[in-house]
Parts: sequence; C-alpha cells; structure tokens
Amino acid sequence: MTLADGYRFARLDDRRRLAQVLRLDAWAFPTEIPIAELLSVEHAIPWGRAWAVEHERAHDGELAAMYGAYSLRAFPVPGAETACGWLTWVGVHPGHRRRGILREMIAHHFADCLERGEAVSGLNAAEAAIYGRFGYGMAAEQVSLTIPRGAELRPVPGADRLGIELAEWDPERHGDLIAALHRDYARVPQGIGRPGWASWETPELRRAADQDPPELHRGQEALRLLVVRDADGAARGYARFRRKSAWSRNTADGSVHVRDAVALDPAAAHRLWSVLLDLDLMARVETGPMPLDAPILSLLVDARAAMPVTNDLQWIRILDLPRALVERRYAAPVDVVIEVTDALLPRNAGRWRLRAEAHGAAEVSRSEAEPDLVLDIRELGAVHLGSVSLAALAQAGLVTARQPETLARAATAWSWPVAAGADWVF
Ligand SMILES: CC(=O)SCCNC(=O)CCNC(=O)[C@H](O)C(C)(C)COP(=O)(O)OP(=O)(O)OC[C@H]1O[C@@H](n2cnc3c(N)ncnc32)[C@H](O)[C@@H]1OP(=O)(O)O
Repeated sequence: MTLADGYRFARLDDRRRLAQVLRLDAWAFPTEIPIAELLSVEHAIPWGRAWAVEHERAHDGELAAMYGAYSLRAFPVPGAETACGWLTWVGVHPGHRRRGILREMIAHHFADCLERGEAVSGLNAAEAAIYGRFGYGMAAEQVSLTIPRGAELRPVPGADRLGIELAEWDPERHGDLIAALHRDYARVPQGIGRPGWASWETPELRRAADQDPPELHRGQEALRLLVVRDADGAARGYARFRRKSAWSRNTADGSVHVRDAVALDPAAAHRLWSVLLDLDLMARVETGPMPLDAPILSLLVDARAAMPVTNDLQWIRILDLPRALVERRYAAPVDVVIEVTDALLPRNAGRWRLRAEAHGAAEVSRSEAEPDLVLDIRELGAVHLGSVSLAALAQAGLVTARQPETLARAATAWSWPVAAGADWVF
C-alpha cells in the first residue's frame, strides 16, 4: 500500500477524535446539522477498526480521508452465516480527492479483512459507479414504498386475533426485544433464511439502532413503537415509525415514516401493516429499504399504487475465493469449473472446481480443466447472495459459459429462494 507522498494511515481508536471525524464526514456528506449538535449523537463509528488518512501539513488535526469496517461475525449468506468486513464511513476530503486515496484505503481494507479471516467484504454504496472497479458486485437490491393510507391488503387467517401494543420508543424497555425480533427475521420465511439480513451485531451498531436523538428528527415526531403479540402475549413482529403532520387545502396530509417493520409470520405481517395503514390524519406510509420480496408487496392488492422504487442496496466483494464459496450453500447440486480474473487480489485468479450438494457441504479446489464459466471476481460477488442470476450477467456478456446447460445448472445452484437484502444502510 503506497499512499502518495505526505500521507499516512493512522488508526482511529480514540473517541476524542470524534470532532475531526465529523468534520471530515461533513465534507464528504454535506449536512445542515451543526457539528456541535452532532457531537452528542451516537455515531456507529467502528473505533479501533477505523482508519484516518492524515497529511503531514494538515491544520488542526484535519483528516484527509477515513474509512472504517464493521466486524460482522454472522453475516447471512445462502444457507449459512459468515464473517464479513463491512466497509463503511468512507470519505475523502474534497481538497484531497482523485489522488488515489480511496484506492489505497480499499487495498488497506482488503489486507485487514484477510488478516482477520474474513472471506468477504460488503458495503452500501453512496454512488453506484464507485465500487465495481474494486471487485464489489451489486448483490442485493432494495425496494421502498409510498403506500396510500387505507390500501387494501389480502386477508390472512388469524391476523384479527393478534393483539397490538403502541408505545413511545424506549431503548431501555424495548431495545432487547426489538433486536431479537430483528435478528430472528434472518431465518424467516419458513427457515430458508434471508441472505444479507445483517443484525446490529456490534455494540456501536446496536447503540445507533437504539437511539432517536432530537437532532435527527427533521420535523417529525419522536420514534414510536408498534408490537404485534399472539394470544399468549409473545411478540411476533414490530414496527418503529414516526409521523409528520401536514395539511393541504384543509385536508389532513400527514406521512408515516416506517424505520423498520419486521414480522415473524404472515398473520403478524398483516396485522402490523393494517395498523400502520390506518393511522388518523395520515395520507401515506413511506418505508425505508426493504428486500424485493418483502411480504407487504404480496399482501397489497394494488402494489403498483405503492409506487415501488428500487435501487442497489448491498455490494459484495469476495476476498478469499475458496473460503467464501465453501462457506455458503447452493440451491441445487453443482459441479463446475470457473475461471476467475481478479486484478486486485491475484490469489483468487485462475481455475477453480466447485462441487456441492443441494443445501449441503461444498468443496472448492484448484483445477486444470477447461472452464465451464469465465467471469471476474466482481460477478462472483454479485451472485454470492443468490439474488443476482449468473444467466442475467451472461446476457450482458459479463459471464461467458461454454454451454447453455452448464450456465442453467450453475445459475440455479447459485440462486436462493428468498431475496437477499436488509432494511437498513450501514
Ligand atoms: C461504503 C461507503 O462508505 S460509501 C461512501 C463513499 N463516500 C462518498 O461518496 C463521499 C463523497 N466522495 C468521496 O469522499 C470521494 O470522492 C470518494 C471516496 C468517492 C473517492 O475518493 P478518491 O480518493 O477521490 O478516489 P480515488 O482517487 O482513489 O479514485 C479511485 C477510482 O475511483 C473513481 N471514482 C472516485 N470517485 C468516484 C465517483 N464518485 N464515481 C465514480 N467513480 C469514482 C476514480 O475515477 C478512480 O478511478 P480509476 O482508479 O479507475 O482511475
């Protein structure tokens, strides 16, 4: 790793540097909130696994750049969980851009992940054009909705018998319950498992998920909680939301913003959304990111009226190819030789044979055989969560297959029945 002359990496493990971090972040991501106010907010900075790039002539401790990584020990991949270094807090001061600092931070991050035994890295991208060049493939999309109040839902037996509880959000009282429901949802539906459904695993992620600082309300009310309970009182789902009141031509025109909504079964999902869609004085319910097969999309009689907007959500970079490929499960039996290019991590390049049973153990070894599929590490990352199809990438010329049958079999094996995704950006 060679930063340009005058720059050096320095580990950020001292919380007294928070003001410097926030000042750099405000250059990277403009904010109307004064730094003095942001200092009292809980930021999910992975202290100790965050790095500054400093310049020798910096004034006042100003940072030229920074990045951090969350150590996710149980990141869901198809049929399994894996250790993942989640890249975050990436920013380069505008006065130091386009000198290769990001490129060096990426190399630094890859080396750090490999040293920690993380076979994959993931990220949410601020701009979709940045990370493909470093071998990150777009692996999970998200959908967000603006649902008209009172939108009709298809009936689900038993939904009416579920109870609800509405409360002002209190992390002391509700935090553990909500964290458990959110984590358990990774195994829903039907125990198949949802790749990409990361939980608030690290202490800083949990603290940030719990907080609701007034500085970040932006004209909306404080966070509120809806819990759905079964006849025994067991929680089956929750939503955290806030309302914003508005009037248009003397008509109530408020909006409900849903921060997260998780239900462990179909009846709970129906009950949860029925309540959210029937709040007085509100005209619409706006959601944050949700997986493309989120139950609300199937429950809505008229999903088009909910104005779905889709975008890329999660990008995956395979860092240690043989480990990453054996750490996940495959939806169908597969025996295939792939030829991979990897400009940044040449150890991954070359021919590999993958053999796996459907939903069983996989084996990966070096191979001399003619390849069935030829692709770059970026495309292997894109298909890693099972939601992007090898066949789709082949249609765009990004994967080359020797025979259509091999492509069809491999694409089926790499796919997964539940859409990859999450309900937050981190
Ligand atoms: C995971 C996350 O945290 S996402 C958050 C990313 N941060 C932001 O978007 C904040 C605002 N932007 C920035 O801070 C910076 O412009 C960064 C981080 C995007 C780029 O930093 P730089 O140090 O200028 O990038 P660097 O000089 O290393 O460029 C590396 C390559 O990326 C390309 N690149 C840089 N920024 C962008 C961009 N916004 N869109 C497309 N390509 C880009 C460069 O052209 C260069 O390409 P090349 O190597 O093929 O010639």
